[in-house]
Amino acid sequence: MGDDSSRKRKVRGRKIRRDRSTKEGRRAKKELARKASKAASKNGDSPLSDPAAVAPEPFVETDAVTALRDRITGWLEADQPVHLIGPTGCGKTALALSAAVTRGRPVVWLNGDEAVDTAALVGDHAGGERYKEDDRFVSGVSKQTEIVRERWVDNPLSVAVREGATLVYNEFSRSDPAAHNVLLSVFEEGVLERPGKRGEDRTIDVHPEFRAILTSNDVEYAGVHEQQDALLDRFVGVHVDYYDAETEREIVRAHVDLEDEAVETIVNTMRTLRDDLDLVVGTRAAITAAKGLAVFDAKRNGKSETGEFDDELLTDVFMDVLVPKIAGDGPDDVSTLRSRIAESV
Ligand SMILES: Nc1ncnc2c1ncn2[C@@H]1O[C@H](COP(=O)(O)OP(=O)(O)OP(=O)(O)O)[C@@H](O)[C@H]1O
Repeated sequence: MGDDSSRKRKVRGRKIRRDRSTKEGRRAKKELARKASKAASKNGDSPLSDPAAVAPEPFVETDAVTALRDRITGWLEADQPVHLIGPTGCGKTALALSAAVTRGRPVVWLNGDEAVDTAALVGDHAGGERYKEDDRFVSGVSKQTEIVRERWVDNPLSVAVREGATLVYNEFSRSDPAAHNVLLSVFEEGVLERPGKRGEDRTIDVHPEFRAILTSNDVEYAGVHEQQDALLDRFVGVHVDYYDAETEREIVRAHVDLEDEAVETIVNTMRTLRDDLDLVVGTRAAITAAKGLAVFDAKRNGKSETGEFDDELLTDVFMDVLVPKIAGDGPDDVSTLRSRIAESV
């Protein structure tokens, strides 16, 4: 991604919100919506979300961002599931959601982890429903029968394929590959098998509008669980790398209320650290550092949004942001990290 590609930019939503309370209010609302949808799926209610409810906010669109999103939506239009692969914190999730929203179909969100098995994807029996039937044979003589009916609850994949939703499966490589066997027939034959389900409706025909976007961290994709080749072959892989400097500045600016010069200092420092350190330093690190600096700098100088930061403050803040990445290493590594950050700053 070159710097040229970001010259024309537009920002979805408001670019910089100076009013912190509005911002916090919106964030709180979004968090509530997330929790609500999580709670809904736990209760066996629909995991379908309205695209507007999952739109990443704020979402910065530079030429670089738009080009990548167009690649994703283009492949989806060509009826290909897309696998986004890239380093931590480079913007895969934001891109995947934005592409899903662009399609305008309902969105189903899934997060990969060790606990995801076939039942978590497809559905399960959720205990029995008991009810009593009361037969009155003749007056004065009655027979009560207790009937237990099995209740099946569809999980996100079943709902998504039936309703023609866009499935966003985040960090899918964290789940056990065996759980993904059911995906093969979805992409190969257009049929989803529900292994635990009894009866004639054991399979679901995949809706023609069903599409899937999967994301993987590039290191984990190779290292955590090796997913089966037969499945990976069904996806096109779109490699996502860190954005160009201008796009990263726009992203940080959209998340934090700071002057342009301050944002530039933070993003430059972050990009230098990315080159200098053997650590994954994603755009998220710059956003976090900027949020911290906005507070600490205001406390130290009695005002925020200045363009220049004290070197020691900048070092302290980046140290706090990056030290969790070496957690577990010895104190020597911690002090080496500190001196390397100080040098880069
Ligand atoms: N186009 C964008 N506009 C606004 N913010 C963005 C954009 N792209 C990324 N971000 C922000 O950058 C941070 C990292 O992005 P995101 O979570 O999408 O990365 P990721 O690659 O999915 O990370 P991980 O691998 O850790 O899940 C988030 O705070 C996100 O809001």
